[in-house]
Amino acid sequence: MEPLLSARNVTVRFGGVTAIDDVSFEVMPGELLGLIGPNGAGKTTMMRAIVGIHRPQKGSVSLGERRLDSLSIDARIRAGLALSQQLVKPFREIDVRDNVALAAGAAKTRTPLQALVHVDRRAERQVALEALERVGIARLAAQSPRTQPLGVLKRLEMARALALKPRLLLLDEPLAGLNSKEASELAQTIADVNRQGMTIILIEHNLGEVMRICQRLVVLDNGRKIADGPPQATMNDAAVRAAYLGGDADAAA
Ligand SMILES: Nc1ncnc2c1ncn2[C@@H]1O[C@H](COP(=O)(O)OP(=O)(O)OP(=O)(O)O)[C@@H](O)[C@H]1O
Repeated sequence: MEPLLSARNVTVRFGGVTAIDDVSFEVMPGELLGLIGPNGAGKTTMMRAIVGIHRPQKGSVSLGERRLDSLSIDARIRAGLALSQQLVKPFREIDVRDNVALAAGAAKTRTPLQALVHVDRRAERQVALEALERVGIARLAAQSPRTQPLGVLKRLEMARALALKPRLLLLDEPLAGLNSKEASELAQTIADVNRQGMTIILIEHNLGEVMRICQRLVVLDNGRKIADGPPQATMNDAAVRAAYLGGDADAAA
């Protein structure tokens, strides 16, 4: 099977800081891959390099056969990427369903204004409802986001990404800020969305949930890839334990 996403020798520098240092990894179709590592490891930078927010100084990123390197963010989204970010910022003046319908419209249009004009289209509202069902909040379709707790807003953010009908969904710390019950429920929803066929890269600090739902882990530390493999074996790896304990390999062993 060919990988859906390939990152090859990606290097991203910010002035003197090398945030990503010659990192390569692949994501297979249908996989739920955890991209983990301690604070400052480079996870968000890697995600942004895939989506095109950061332009790597070296290396390349491909989606299927297609090289993404010269494409704009918009073109990468049209090619099949969707990113759900840490900050949840719905439009508070319109209901939950229309927030998702806007995203569905944006997949077909080139500007937010055109997407707004599109929002009353039945097809997009239907796509929105399906996306809300997939993340378990279809019952809240007519509610205002203003009154919803963070757990619901996170699902809304995921529904907006799913409404783009991506080939690859990138989730940046979706469980951050949730209590353990909410985090475990949202992790289960992520696993369900994956089981229905969505390929996902999950950046997450909640290692318990990552271990529970991911099929494979890629671990970054100081911008370098230090491990890539099945969750249990990867977390038992001496280099990974040392990275999480602050570099004291003996203490980690
Ligand atoms: N726009 C930027 N300008 C300068 N340095 C940056 C920028 N973005 C990230 N960095 C640096 O790059 C390194 C990697 O940061 P990044 O946010 O990718 O790590 P992370 O693994 O996502 O961390 P966290 O888990 O804390 O969110 C850090 O040293 C960070 O300070």
